[in-house]
Amino acid sequence: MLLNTNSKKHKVTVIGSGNWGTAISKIISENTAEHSDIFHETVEMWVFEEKVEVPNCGLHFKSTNPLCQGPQNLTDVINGLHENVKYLPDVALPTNLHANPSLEDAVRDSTILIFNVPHQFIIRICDQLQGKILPYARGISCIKGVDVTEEGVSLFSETIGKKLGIYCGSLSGANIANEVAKELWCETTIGYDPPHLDSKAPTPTGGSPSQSHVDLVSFEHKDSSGQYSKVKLRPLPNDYPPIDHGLWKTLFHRPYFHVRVVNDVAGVALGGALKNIVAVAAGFVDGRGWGDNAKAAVMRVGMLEMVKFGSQFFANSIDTKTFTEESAGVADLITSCSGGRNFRCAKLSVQRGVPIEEIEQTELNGQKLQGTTTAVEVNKFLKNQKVEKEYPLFTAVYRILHNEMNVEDLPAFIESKL
Ligand SMILES: NC(=O)C1=CN([C@@H]2O[C@H](COP(=O)(O)OP(=O)(O)OC[C@H]3O[C@@H](n4cnc5c(N)ncnc54)[C@H](O)[C@@H]3O)[C@@H](O)[C@H]2O)C=CC1
Ligand SMILES: O=C(CO)COP(=O)(O)O
Repeated sequence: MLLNTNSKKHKVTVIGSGNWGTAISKIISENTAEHSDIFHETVEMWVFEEKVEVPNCGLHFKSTNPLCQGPQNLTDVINGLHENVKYLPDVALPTNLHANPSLEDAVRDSTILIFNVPHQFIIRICDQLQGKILPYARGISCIKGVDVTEEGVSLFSETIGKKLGIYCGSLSGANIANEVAKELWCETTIGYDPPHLDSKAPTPTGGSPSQSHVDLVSFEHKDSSGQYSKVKLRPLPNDYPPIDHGLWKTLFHRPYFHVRVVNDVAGVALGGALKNIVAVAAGFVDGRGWGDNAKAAVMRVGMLEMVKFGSQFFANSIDTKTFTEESAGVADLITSCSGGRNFRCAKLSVQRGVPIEEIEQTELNGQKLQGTTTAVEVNKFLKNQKVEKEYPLFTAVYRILHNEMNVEDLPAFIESKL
């Protein structure tokens, strides 16, 4: 329990309102209400605005209510009904959660930014956020994916941090959103290892390094290449409660959502991204009718490739024990290969003999798969590095998705390469 002796409270914004974005917003809103000495009670949730019909509107309102008059803005529905009828139906949301269609307005004055959108949208969102956020804000990325560019591979926690000039950690775990939203017990992992003040850096003009109006201050930071480099960050003003492991636990931990906070930001972020490729493979073999033993084989090889990828490309920044010991690793792999969307859609695509994109369109009502795009992005990176053959399972998923290989060929393909 944190006791706040500081005069200012943190304002929290969640950027994203899909299946997981809404479930995380619910958790956070419950906690800001319980810890209103540390946080502003109202949580802003940025919503990518769209029109929706309220199902069974007459059960909630009189039929003359404007929300029952045809398609409505999703934000109006969430704020009026306290339910995200499209992405998290049948779950009551706290009344202190405010859906906001304006990105700029949603992040205004927020010291804490939670990024929770499908990974393909985050770069454009960061571009829109530049210059609009508090320069001393801190972030957590709940996004499961990797950022592959010409320069290489990086984690979205890093990309967000670099693009916005803030420090950003990561959250990931065995967290199927619909189960979490129903308050069924689970665990999660938060990775947060903020840069330390560079003791050799000159004290900036304008006062102590912890005042908000001072210049950027030099911090020492271990980046994903494992190098200690200097980053310039705006320090959090002294009058806010410090943003540390304890604060993240206060913001996220619930009786049904148990949080462990570790320093390994890269391990947490990478585990969440790579297990989605494995979940697609698990769906393929289950769809083929091979059952639980085949799925377990895919998980075993998948975990080996996750550990290898982490050791090979994030050698000095990652603790591969995160994959085997934390919810963000092995537990997420198991749940995702049992009932995640990537697993379910890959399975249906094999059973029905149609492309997985078609299943995504028809079965997910606007929700997005991350494993299919991550398989393509990781494959591009592995080809660039000339190590595709060292990752037979990741490669097989890519090839099956592109009709370059059949599911039948997967066992021999994996065996021959290991
Ligand atoms: N759903 C789950 O069970 C879990 C998801 N995650 C991760 O959380 C992240 C977010 O996933 P979800 O919240 O489930 O999203 P989702 O899969 O429900 O995606 C739909 C969201 O994308 C938004 N969207 C659609 N087009 C957009 C655009 N052009 N620009 C911006 N937003 C747009 C929609 O408005 C909606 O909010 C993903 O990386 C996912 O892997 C992590 C743990 C659990
Ligand atoms: O990440 C998840 C569970 O932890 C959800 O995975 P899916 O996106 O495959 O549903």
